[in-house]
Amino acid sequence: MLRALAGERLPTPPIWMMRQAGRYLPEYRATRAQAGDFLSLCYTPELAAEVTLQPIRRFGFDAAILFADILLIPQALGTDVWFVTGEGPRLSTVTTPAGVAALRPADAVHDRLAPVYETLRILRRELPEETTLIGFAGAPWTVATYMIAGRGTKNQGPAHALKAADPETFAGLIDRITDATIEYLSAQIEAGAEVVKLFDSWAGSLTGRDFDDYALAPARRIIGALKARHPSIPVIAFPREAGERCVGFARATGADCMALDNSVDAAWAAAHVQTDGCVQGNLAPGHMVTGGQALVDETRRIVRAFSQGPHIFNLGHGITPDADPDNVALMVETVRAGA
Ligand SMILES: Cc1c2[nH]c(c1CCC(=O)O)Cc1[nH]c(c(CCC(=O)O)c1C)Cc1[nH]c(c(CCC(=O)O)c1C)Cc1[nH]c(c(C)c1CCC(=O)O)C2
Repeated sequence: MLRALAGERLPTPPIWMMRQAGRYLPEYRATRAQAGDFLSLCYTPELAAEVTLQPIRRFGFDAAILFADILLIPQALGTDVWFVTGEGPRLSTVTTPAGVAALRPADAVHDRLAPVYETLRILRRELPEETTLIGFAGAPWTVATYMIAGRGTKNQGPAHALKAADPETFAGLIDRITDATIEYLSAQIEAGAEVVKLFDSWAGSLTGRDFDDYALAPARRIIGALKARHPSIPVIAFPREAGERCVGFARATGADCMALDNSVDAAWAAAHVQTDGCVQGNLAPGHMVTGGQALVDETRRIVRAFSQGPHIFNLGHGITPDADPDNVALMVETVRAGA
């Protein structure tokens, strides 16, 4: 994994999977039941480490991703966050200058996030030597969409509305999240993360100048600050559904790897994105539900499309709770058998 991130073309791509610890695994559901609820699982280091390790034991992935959530940062900044079963996250909203001013300062996030750092320290002790440990955070735009709306939204309407109506407050919120994210990821690296990934799940709804100002610029500021403090730690950027804006994104932000969603054609991305360095992706997560020959064919097609440069095999987005673990095993076997 680290060799691919450094730009090396490998005979077999390393493989891991977004949301690899999750509800499709019976052992995850058992540990989550023991924790009580999702946030307690995130904040209990022994249990968070346990669910991080489960998919490594079962599938032998080349990387483990810290078990946590992108919404721990809003909570550390002082907003209320809770999860409604079957519906998703809920947050107290931040939409006014006073709301932004009331957020806790960036260097105050560590007290609430200390259990996350402890999870990483446990994982560094318990993971096999060859398994790479990935830390992560949400990108400022994606995190802001939840803080402004107080929940997940289909087209991020409330965040776009605040950006239009009160650009100063909106930009202030983005800045505060950016500052906190730098401190958070830096502390994750100090606790043992060997790679960090920035999830911008809603980047695709930013267009034109907005994409430059709120997807690209914050990523560049975060990556620049991390590289200044931890020059050897690679960064994966995931501006999901950014389409053509993926071209040049790694160069412009300093990212070492572009994670590609499954709306991007692999042959196109090999020609236009992989030319800048490592790429990760981009199998449609639905194949983990449907399996069969289509899964095998599509896996091989992606491996072949990216075989001329550095590539990390992954899904284009997180695996869903209705996925079949046997299909995950088939994907891993297919990648490792060679295309
Ligand atoms: C937007 C977003 C969130 N969280 C995350 C994103 C960005 C990536 C993406 O687009 O999927 C990122 C995330 N969430 C989780 C991880 C852990 C690491 C991993 O395995 O990838 C990571 C990297 C665990 C989780 N985060 C969540 C679960 C399910 C919680 C449960 O056990 O009920 C997991 C395993 C909950 C969550 N967390 C979030 C939502 C909207 C939800 C509810 C939707 C759902 O239930 O799937 C916010």
